Amino acid sequence: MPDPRLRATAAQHELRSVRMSRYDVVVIGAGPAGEGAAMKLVKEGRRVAVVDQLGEVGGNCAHVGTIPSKALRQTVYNLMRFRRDPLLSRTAEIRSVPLSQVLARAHKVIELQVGTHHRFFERNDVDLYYGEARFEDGNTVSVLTSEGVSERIGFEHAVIATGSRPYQPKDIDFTHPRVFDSDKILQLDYPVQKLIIYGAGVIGCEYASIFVGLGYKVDLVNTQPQLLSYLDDEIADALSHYLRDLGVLIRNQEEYERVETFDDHVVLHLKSGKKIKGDAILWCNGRAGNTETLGLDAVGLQANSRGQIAVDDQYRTAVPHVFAVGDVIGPPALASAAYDQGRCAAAHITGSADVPHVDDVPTGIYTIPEISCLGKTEKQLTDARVPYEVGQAFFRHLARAQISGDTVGMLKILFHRETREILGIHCFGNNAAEIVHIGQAVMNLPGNSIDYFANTTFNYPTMAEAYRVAALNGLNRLF
Ligand SMILES: Cc1cc2nc3c(=O)[nH]c(=O)nc-3n(C[C@H](O)[C@H](O)[C@H](O)COP(=O)(O)OP(=O)(O)OC[C@H]3O[C@@H](n4cnc5c(N)ncnc54)[C@H](O)[C@@H]3O)c2cc1C
Ligand SMILES: NC(=O)c1ccc[n+]([C@@H]2O[C@H](COP(=O)([O-])OP(=O)(O)OC[C@H]3O[C@@H](n4cnc5c(N)ncnc54)[C@H](O)[C@@H]3O)[C@@H](O)[C@H]2O)c1
Repeated sequence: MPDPRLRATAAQHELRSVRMSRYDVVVIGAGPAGEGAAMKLVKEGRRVAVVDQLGEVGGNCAHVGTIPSKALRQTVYNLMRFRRDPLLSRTAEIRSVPLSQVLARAHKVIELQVGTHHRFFERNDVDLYYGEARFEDGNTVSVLTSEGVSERIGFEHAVIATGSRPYQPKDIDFTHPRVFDSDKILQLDYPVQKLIIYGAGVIGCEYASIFVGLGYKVDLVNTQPQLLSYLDDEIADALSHYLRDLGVLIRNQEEYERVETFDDHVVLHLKSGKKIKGDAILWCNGRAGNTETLGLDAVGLQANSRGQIAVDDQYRTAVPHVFAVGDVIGPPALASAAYDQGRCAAAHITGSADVPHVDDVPTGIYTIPEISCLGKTEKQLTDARVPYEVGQAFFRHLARAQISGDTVGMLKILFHRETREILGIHCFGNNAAEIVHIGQAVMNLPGNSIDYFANTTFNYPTMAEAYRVAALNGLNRLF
């Protein structure tokens, strides 16, 4: 694969002969952020070009990030349920399913998702260009394919939605067949007994659940003193407990010194002096924005040391007609937020300004068990001296959870003991990422109050009943 920078330099010589097309807006990146921006722009009558170097739409989200990891997780979850069911496990003994088979299902989902999103662009007359986009000047982008520059696009506004990629420390050989990052892991094609996962952020924890569920031994190396410390303490503790229960060995507050690679194994050397041997290592410690090859200087912009671009509350960069959205601007770095950021930027480009800035994004972590949270944690409320009360519902007491067998989990509602306003919702257990949205809807109502859940009749049996149980539990604590 030629160095894209060399490709760009060679190609720029041919620019005079290349066709120039003009658009109101060029969107660079066809992931959720770029799609959100492009769809809002065309709906408001703008002529839009979208450029992506992957050769298809969907972004890293559909091809290597959210979608494959969630499809894999679902298969593993189904497998774990199947193993747990005494009726089924008597008729069939499934010890483990080869990763290639598990991945086949993920690839099918990717195909379906890409097809769906492609039709969105097609039906809305968005022009798609496949190749690497690079700014030539403040109003022109060139699209580079492996054959050289194929198009030049003139624009009034640009939206940078180029996403992110795994951060790779320079001293680790990611070309080695036993060293993976979260993009490359989808190509794992040999049997693994023991996997070392370095980095216990969301990606590390999710993949730890997936691989332990597939029957691998997993060592999860965390650089922090506890898992996902921004979560409510009770939820973070529950995650550690259940990951350990599944068989994950969590090693907190450790940092790598070096990774030694061999033909058939790897050894991770830690600064604490420990050595961990595994069949392979999955590195998931942080991400970097995709900006190096964009030619940002040509448009008057600069990225920070993590490749991220600074924006204001309209997603406008330091250059007023250029916007940036999605992972390339840094946290929260979620597909959910990226799409809405794209729509918000587009609304400021067209002047409709009818999409709010993206705040209060819920956390949805697809570990096993799943976690989802919104609003304040107990620690934040205590530190701010807010007089709050807690209402809890344990899944093991709910009829629906007993029927489905998903009895691990809880819902916790934090509410103001005087105003009864709901301040935080914290859930773990099956479907937590769905369950949290019931609370989110009520929190966003003008009359946000825990009384809604005590005084509203819910279907029975449902997991939503957890809200009623938690509300009554919390209200009973008031005096
Ligand atoms: C393993 C994993 C699991 C995840 N799970 C979740 C989850 O469950 N929920 C969630 O909300 N988020 C999740 N995320 C995060 C989510 O995938 C990202 O937040 C989301 O993809 C960001 O969207 P984006 O549009 O900003 O960028 P991307 O999806 O990264 O898309 C950017 C696109 O820009 C293109 N591009 C880059 N540079 C150029 C260039 N110079 N020219 C042309 N094209 C270019 C890329 O090819 C890519 O297609 C996960 C991420 C990972 C890695
Ligand atoms: N279910 C979900 O919502 C979901 C699932 C997977 C990933 N994601 C998103 O993907 C992102 C990446 O997750 P992660 O687990 O890899 O890491 P992370 O963002 O939790 O970071 C892990 C560690 O790496 C450091 N780091 C991050 N970027 C760095 C860089 N460029 N250089 C040096 N250090 C860096 C961080 O400071 C942190 O200490 C998260 O922001 C998350 O929002 C979300």
